[in-house]
Amino acid sequence: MTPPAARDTIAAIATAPGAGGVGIVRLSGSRSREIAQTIAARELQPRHAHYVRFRDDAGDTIDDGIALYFAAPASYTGEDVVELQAHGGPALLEELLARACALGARRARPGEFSERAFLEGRLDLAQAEAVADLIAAGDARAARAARRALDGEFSRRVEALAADLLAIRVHVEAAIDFADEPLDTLGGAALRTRFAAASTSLDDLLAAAERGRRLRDGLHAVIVGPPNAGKSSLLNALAGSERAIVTDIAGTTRDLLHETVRLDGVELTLVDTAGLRDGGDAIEREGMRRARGELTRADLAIVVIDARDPHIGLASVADAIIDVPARLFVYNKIDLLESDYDSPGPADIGGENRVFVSAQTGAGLDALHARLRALAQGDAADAAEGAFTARSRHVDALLRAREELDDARAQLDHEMLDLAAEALRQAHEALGEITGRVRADDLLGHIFSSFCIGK
Ligand SMILES: Nc1nc2c(c(=O)[nH]1)N(C=O)[C@@H](CNc1ccc(C(=O)N[C@@H](CCC(=O)O)C(=O)O)cc1)CN2
Ligand SMILES: Nc1nc2c(ncn2[C@@H]2O[C@H](COP(=O)(O)OP(=O)(O)OP(=O)(O)O)[C@@H](O)[C@H]2O)c(=O)[nH]1
Ligand SMILES: [Mg+2]
Repeated sequence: MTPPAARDTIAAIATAPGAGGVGIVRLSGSRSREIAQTIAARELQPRHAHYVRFRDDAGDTIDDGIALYFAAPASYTGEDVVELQAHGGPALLEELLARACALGARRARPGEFSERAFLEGRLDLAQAEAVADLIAAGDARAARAARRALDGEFSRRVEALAADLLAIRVHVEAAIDFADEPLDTLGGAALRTRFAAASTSLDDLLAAAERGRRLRDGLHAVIVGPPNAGKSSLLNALAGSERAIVTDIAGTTRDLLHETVRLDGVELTLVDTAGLRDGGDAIEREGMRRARGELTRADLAIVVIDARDPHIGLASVADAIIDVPARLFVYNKIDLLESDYDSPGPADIGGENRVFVSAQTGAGLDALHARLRALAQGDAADAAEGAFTARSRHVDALLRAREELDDARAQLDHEMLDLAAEALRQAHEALGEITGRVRADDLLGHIFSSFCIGK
């Protein structure tokens, strides 16, 4: 960790680019106060809103505004921070920033204020990421969930689990010193109970983080089906614009086409894909390969089939969607049906999870909207349960912890304590990557303080 004194003073326009009512130039670092006092031509008291004139090097007024000084460590970054709150004009804010830099500040890199808050221990890594997620949140639900992550709800659960794993590691490391005795005489039963509890917590946390990842990124829905079923037509109908090329030639779509749509303030990503079938030319086969790859990341498969003969080409689709968590079957082209489409009889694919539409006439699209909204809001219930946002990075770390923990359990069953200890260490480290806080010396401290090794 870089000691605060070795860090330079950074400055940036903290408000959004473009014109606004008010714009803020923010400084952080040991020279912030001195630089701001030169610009404001007066002394600044901590946590006082001073009404001042911001002056250039000749003493001419750049703007009038509010100067706000936060003395370290009581600031967002934990360093000395000053805000120069001016009118929100891009040209004058740039001039104010240039003036701060002429007096010794440096332009901040993206995220550098939050990085300093992390380095100063005011936020952990997951919380710092939550700041970015809060700012980027596309709807109120995602914003609330990011806010909870920023308040440490995710981090606290990770750290509680890390503490459980630490206790288990301490126990196993201690037992290694008595390796000639069977584990059962060394508290093996208690160890297994602890293990089972930690394993359950990890599963719960993994499920919560996966929901959190979906909350952050929105529902990822992939449109699949046989060629010519009307997948691209459906994407266009849902997006409300002619995004994808539609023709009556089977095999029109080859590339993946992503489109973000909002349904009543809930964001979801739709992906159009190449129709799945056997054969096709090299380009079409590459398109199908991409479609299958995209399905591995899908939360929902929207399976588009021709309502006139829903079974056509379904075999190639069925195996591609096997691992997708949810499916919705869209019977398309109902405008071409002669009989009542609500009673498809033997062609009963999808059961409850089916809707009947015409991408061309728009019939049934309201019902499809409602189904998609309900699926996206399946997660909305989480909001009430205190859901938090998470990222793929966190889910990956938890999955690694899951693997290592399973491995450790298997090694323990074989009384291979060294291997179990190593797997536990890896699991513990994977968790530590999430918050960026867990350190090797924590473990040493715990071992020495709770056991009398060498006695
Ligand atoms: N004008 C302004 N508004 C802002 C920010 C900012 O930097 N400036 N923030 C930037 O992201 C967010 C608020 N984050 C902040 C976090 C901590 C402190 C702070 O001074 N903390 C001290 C004092 C706490 C207290 O008085 O209770 C501390 O924690 O010790 C300030 C802003 C949103 N609004
Ligand atoms: N009558 C009718 N025609 C439709 C409907 N939806 C799509 N079509 C037609 O069906 C043909 C294929 O539509 P696309 O949207 O390109 O189908 P696709 O599934 O994307 O096809 P590929 O990209 O080749 O896999 C086009 O001629 C569309 O105009 C519908 O609801 N009713
Ligand atoms: Mg298409």
